[in-house]
Amino acid sequence: MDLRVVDHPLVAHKLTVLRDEHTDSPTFRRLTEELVTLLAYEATREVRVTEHSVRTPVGPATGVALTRPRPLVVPILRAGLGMLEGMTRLMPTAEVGFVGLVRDEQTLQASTYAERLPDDLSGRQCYVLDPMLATGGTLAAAVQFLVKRGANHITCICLLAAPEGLEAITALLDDLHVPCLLVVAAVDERLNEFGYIVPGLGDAGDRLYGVVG
Ligand SMILES: O=P(O)(O)OC[C@H]1O[C@H](OP(=O)(O)OP(=O)(O)O)[C@H](O)[C@@H]1O
Ligand SMILES: O=c1cc[nH]c(=O)[nH]1
Ligand SMILES: [Mg+2]
Repeated sequence: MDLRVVDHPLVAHKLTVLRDEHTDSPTFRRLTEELVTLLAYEATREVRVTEHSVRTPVGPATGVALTRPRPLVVPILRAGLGMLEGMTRLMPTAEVGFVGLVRDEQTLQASTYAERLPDDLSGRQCYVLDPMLATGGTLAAAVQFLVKRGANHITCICLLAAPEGLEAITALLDDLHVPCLLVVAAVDERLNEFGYIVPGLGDAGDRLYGVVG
């Protein structure tokens, strides 16, 4: 798995505000979208394009268009939904599929409660969105859904990752022999005894959707 940590002062600045426990939900949602747009710029460097010609008011020009089949964006519900707008702003013609996963906060095991993906993903570029890569169980389950449907080009975008989660997802992808790019704003120190990223930003889903703050 390739890891790309986006090193940019605007990313670092927005992430700092996001981490701040005093940041309220509306601000948290807006900053998440902005951050995803910046990360998506890096994450889509390898998006496939095909030569495409247009006429400008002055004459013919050769450019590019996104190749078909269109890229698929998959936010992992619930918190990944907060990243969807920021991603589709950059790639409005992408198709969107959904996976709903929730982590049991005692066992830290992820379980699936929703799944709506195209049947055949062979040849599709897939972009998975989840703000937090903690133990890696959730992202691993989502990636496995995609691989089962034939996906062989997967890019994951997370705001924060823990070293433990990176290790777990790298091991899974090595087993599956599927190339994958992971784009993050930062890799934090570790997980705490409750499976939360330290220093992290707390519970991303709760902070996005108003349970706290
Ligand atoms: O790497 P892991 O240890 O699996 O943890 C990360 C997952 O935990 C959070 O979701 P949560 O289960 O809280 O669901 P939510 O998005 O509905 O808040 C987060 O958004 C990730 O999906
Ligand atoms: O730090 C963490 C870990 C899992 N889920 C979150 O929302 N935050
Ligand atoms: Mg949550």
